[in-house]
This record gives sequence, structure tokens and C-alpha cells, in this order.
Amino acid sequence: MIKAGVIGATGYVGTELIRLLEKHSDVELKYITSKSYVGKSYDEIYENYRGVFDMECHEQDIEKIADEVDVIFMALPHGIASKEIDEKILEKAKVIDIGADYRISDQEVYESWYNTEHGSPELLKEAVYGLCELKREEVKKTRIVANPGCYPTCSILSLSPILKEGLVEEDSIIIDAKSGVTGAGRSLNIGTHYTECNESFKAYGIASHRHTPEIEEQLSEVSGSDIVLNFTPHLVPMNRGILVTAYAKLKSPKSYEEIKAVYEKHYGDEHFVRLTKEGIFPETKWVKGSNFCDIGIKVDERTNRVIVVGAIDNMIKGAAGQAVQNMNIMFGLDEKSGLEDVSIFPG
Ligand SMILES: NC(=O)C1=CN([C@@H]2O[C@H](COP(=O)(O)OP(=O)(O)OC[C@H]3O[C@@H](n4cnc5c(N)ncnc54)[C@H](OP(=O)(O)O)[C@@H]3O)[C@@H](O)[C@H]2O)C=CC1
Ligand SMILES: CC(=O)N[C@@H](CCC(=O)OP(=O)(O)O)C(=O)O
Repeated sequence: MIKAGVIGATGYVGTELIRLLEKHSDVELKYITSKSYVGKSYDEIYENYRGVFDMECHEQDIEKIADEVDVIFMALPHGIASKEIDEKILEKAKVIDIGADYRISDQEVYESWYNTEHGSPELLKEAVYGLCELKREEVKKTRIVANPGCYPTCSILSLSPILKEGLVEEDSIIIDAKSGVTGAGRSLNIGTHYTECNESFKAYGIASHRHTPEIEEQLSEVSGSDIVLNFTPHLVPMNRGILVTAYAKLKSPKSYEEIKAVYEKHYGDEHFVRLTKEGIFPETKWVKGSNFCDIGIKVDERTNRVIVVGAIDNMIKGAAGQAVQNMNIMFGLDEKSGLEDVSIFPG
């Protein structure tokens, strides 16, 4: 049995981690923490767990937790994990950080986009960007995984095959993305009040969202050239889900069948990436509650562009599910363990 601890178990990602780990047949949950609910049992905070999971929430004593577990999941606001993790912790337990602290390899880039000091820059080289389908071999060997962001997971999976094969102009990429409100977390925030976001739809972070450098770094690595792109997120009044529509100009005309063959080459053996049939495009309800990323493609011969539509559940493939997938890889388990659920539709 893998002994696991969840730091930040009372947030939206934390509660999805609890749901997945609690039923994972190879995992024993040993320790959960919270900032505001220390001493409370989990089913007092989340009534849906009544009679199912009543572990007490503890303070965040990371050294003590590392002594008791094999893997620590960090589900905290960015900027905290890097101040808590160090060599001493990593000697005792593996770490999967679901926040952004180890996702960007350049300390200066991280500090300027996140407006905070990095607490353990010496670990940036060692941390592996845990986009499982792209980095499986590195994830197997590492002690610390930077679990990718939700928008980046969907954007990078949607675009990497055509960039890897050099089929599109590297400076032509536009990513138009939409997220449900759980993407903003559980803590109070005016923009996510019911009356502020219900019956409305807005773009935000235009040309300035912190996921831009994360997406650019990974797509640059995939394509072998520097990618600079436009990324525009939108807030949609739904609970969960991310839909990405990405556009890129073809270097030379290609048919739908040729582009489809490239996606099949890259994802044909991937359980969690599903390609839709021609003319069918992903919907967030098809991935709700599951670890799948659905991808649909269109070649617009009129504009010579490829249009790729991707969908994930922001809290599952975009966070807790991918974190469990990373744990499975790190501990040599079947990658699908504990992640067999299909979408909770109608949900
Ligand atoms: N929501 C999503 O879809 C996704 C989120 N992420 C990332 O995952 C991380 C968690 O996100 P999410 O669950 O949405 O956030 P929430 O705001 O819902 O939860 C945050 C968690 O961290 C705890 N916490 C807050 N502040 C502190 C602090 N100063 N010290 C210690 N613990 C603290 C909270 O405890 P308490 O409940 O007691 O206040 C809670 O358990 C973030 O880095 C987020 O960016 C990544 C991908 C997708
Ligand atoms: C809807 C919404 O507000 N989404 C969040 C991103 C979601 C997220 O969790 O960010 P990380 O993946 O980097 O942790 C935002 O735009 O900041």
C-alpha cells in the first residue's frame, strides 16, 4: 500500500483528491491538512462524505507528514509549496505539487509572472513537468512532480502533435479557452460570487494570464523552436470543465486525414486522450468527473488553418486526476488505477 498525505485537502482540488485516493485500491490515506478546519472531521466540512470519510484535518506540519507517508500531494495556492519542500522532505517522500511553483523551469520567469519569490529554486531542475502523456519516462524516475495547470494541460495536449511534426507556423497560434468556476478555487472572491458570474460570460487575463509562459515553455520544448502565442481564458457560469479552441496556420496545405493520422500516431495508445470522429467536437459534459482529455480536429481549407478543440475536467485531468495518474507512474502502478470513471453525465 502507498501511504499518502494531502496538504490542502479542504479545497476543491483537495476534495477531488480525497474522492479519488479514498477508493484507490493501492493507496492508504494517512494524513490530511487544512488551514481553517484544523481539528474538524472531513465529513463535517463536506457533508457528502458523511458515513464515508471522517478523517480529522491536521495542521500543515510537512516534516511530520513526510515521516508518515510515501507521497505528499500539495493542493495549495501557489507560492506556498516551494517554501515548504526541500531536500530533507524529498529524502523521505515523493511530492506531487498541484500548484504552479515548479512548473516553470526559469526562476526569473516564474517570479515575474507570479509576483512572488520562489522558495526552493534549487529544486527547479529536478522537478518534472507532469503532463503524463508527454513526460511519462521522466515522471517514472523523479522525486518531485510539477502537476500541470488546468488550461495548460488541455492546450498542450491539443496542440503538441502538430507542433512536434512541424506542420504549423510557430508564430501563428491562438488559444481561446473557457473554464468553469471551480477553476478559481473555493476561497471567496468577488468575481466568482453567484450574482457576479451567473448568466454572464467574460474574457480575463488577456495577453497577461500566468498560464501563458507555462504553455509556451512546454510547446517550445515539443516543437524545438521558441513559441510565443496568444492565450485568452474565459469564465463560464458552469461548475466544472475546460474547453480549448486552438488555431494554427498550416505551413503547407494538409487534409483532415493527414492531420488526423498525426494525432493518431501520438495518442493512439493513450488511454486518457480520446480523439473524436470527423465532424464531432468535444463537449465538457463528456469528460465531467473523468480523467479524459477529448480532442477534435478540423482543417479549414479556406483559411489554411487547423482548428483543434480540446475538453477536460479542470479538477480531474486538469488537477487531481492527473496527480493520481502521476502517482501511479511514479510508483510503477497501472496508470489507470483509481481513474476508471467515465463522465458523470447527465451531471
Ligand atoms: N481548481 C482547479 O480547477 C485547479 C486548481 N489548481 C491548483 O491547485 C491548487 C489548489 O487549488 P484549489 O483547490 O482550487 O484551491 P482552494 O482555494 O479551493 O483550496 C486551497 C486549499 O489550500 C488551503 N490553504 C489556503 N491558503 C493556505 C495557506 N496560506 N496555508 C496553508 N494552506 C492554505 C485551503 O485550506 P482551507 O480550506 O482551510 O482554507 C484549501 O485546503 C492551487 O495552486 C490551484 O491553482 C490546479 C489545477 C486546477
Ligand atoms: C477559472 C479560473 O479562475 N481559473 C484559474 C486557473 C485555474 C488554476 O487552477 O490554475 P493553476 O492550474 O495554475 O493552478 C485562473 O485563471 O487563475
